[in-house]
Amino acid sequence: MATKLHGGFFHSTLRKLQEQNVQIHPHNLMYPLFLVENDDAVQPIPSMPRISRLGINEAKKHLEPLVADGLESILLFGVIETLPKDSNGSSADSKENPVIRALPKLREWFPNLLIACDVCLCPYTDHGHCGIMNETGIDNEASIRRLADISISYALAGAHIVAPSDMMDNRIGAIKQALISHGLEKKVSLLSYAVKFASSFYGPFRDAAKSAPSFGDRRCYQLPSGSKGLAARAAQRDVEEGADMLMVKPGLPYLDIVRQTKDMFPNFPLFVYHVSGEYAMLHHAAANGALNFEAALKEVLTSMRRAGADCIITYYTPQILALIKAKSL
Ligand SMILES: NCc1[nH]cc(CCC(=O)O)c1CC(=O)O
Ligand SMILES: [Zn+2]
Ligand SMILES: [Zn+2]
Repeated sequence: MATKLHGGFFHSTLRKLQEQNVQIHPHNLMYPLFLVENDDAVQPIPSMPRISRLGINEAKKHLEPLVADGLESILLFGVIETLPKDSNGSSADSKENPVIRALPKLREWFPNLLIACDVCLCPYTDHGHCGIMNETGIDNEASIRRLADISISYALAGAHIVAPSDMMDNRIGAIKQALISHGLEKKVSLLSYAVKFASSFYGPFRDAAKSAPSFGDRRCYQLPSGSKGLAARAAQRDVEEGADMLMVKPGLPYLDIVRQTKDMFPNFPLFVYHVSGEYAMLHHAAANGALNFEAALKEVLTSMRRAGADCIITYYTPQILALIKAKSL
């Protein structure tokens, strides 16, 4: 008799009871936005169909209906076109940086919205790498000092969450210490891209953020895709250095790592980044009739929750909020 399972899930309510912690509520979603300098810009991103870089005025218009539909959190990326790129990534925290300028406005317009900022140097350095370089390569110490300064600037401008995606060693400790010494440790949460793999699925993003490295690649600081052990050590290290929340990135190809990280740190909120390449893959497969968009999207989200993710960072957030509103998720 113990092998007869169907008695447990023949009714939709019984089925829901079998799905522990896989439901999607608005607080399980974080929506990435690309902000540019020109306040009225709408710049479609060819490699990410239906996603545009936005100026702050357009971002407001874009977010209003989403917030009305229940959007609870966003992740901001700055993209610069006329501001200078240099070896120090000076534009990351200059007064004209689109994220720095947007933060006070977003806080005022959307007082309940949780606002995270990606912290990295690659959109702002002339070489497009995620750290400061010296003659021999990445200067780790100079990089983490700079990343801590940038984090403080975003925090002071109004970010609730700073999320360093650079992958330099010990940046979590440096940023946490900086937050504490500025008295910000109770006002700003530190979300570590703790387990970020070197991935071909970031291709469309580098286009969107104009952050592709001008030489070499990111394999000396992002994790090798087969490295389960390094993934565990990276998460452990970031927890010890003071991360408040953890992330695994990309999503679908790394769900085993999501599960591993959740099992290691069940008491830390875990984020998974459904990255640009995953976004594009689903879009193109559905657009070409290979699969049903809505069904496939739901299955992706369920798989991420089942693997242990508490929050999914996804460019599909508007479509998902619409599904929730229509009670079809
Ligand atoms: N540090 C930059 C950064 N921050 C987030 C992403 C990827 C996001 C996506 O692909 O959607 C990347 C790309 C990279 O590391 O090259
Ligand atoms: Zn970077
Ligand atoms: Zn980044």
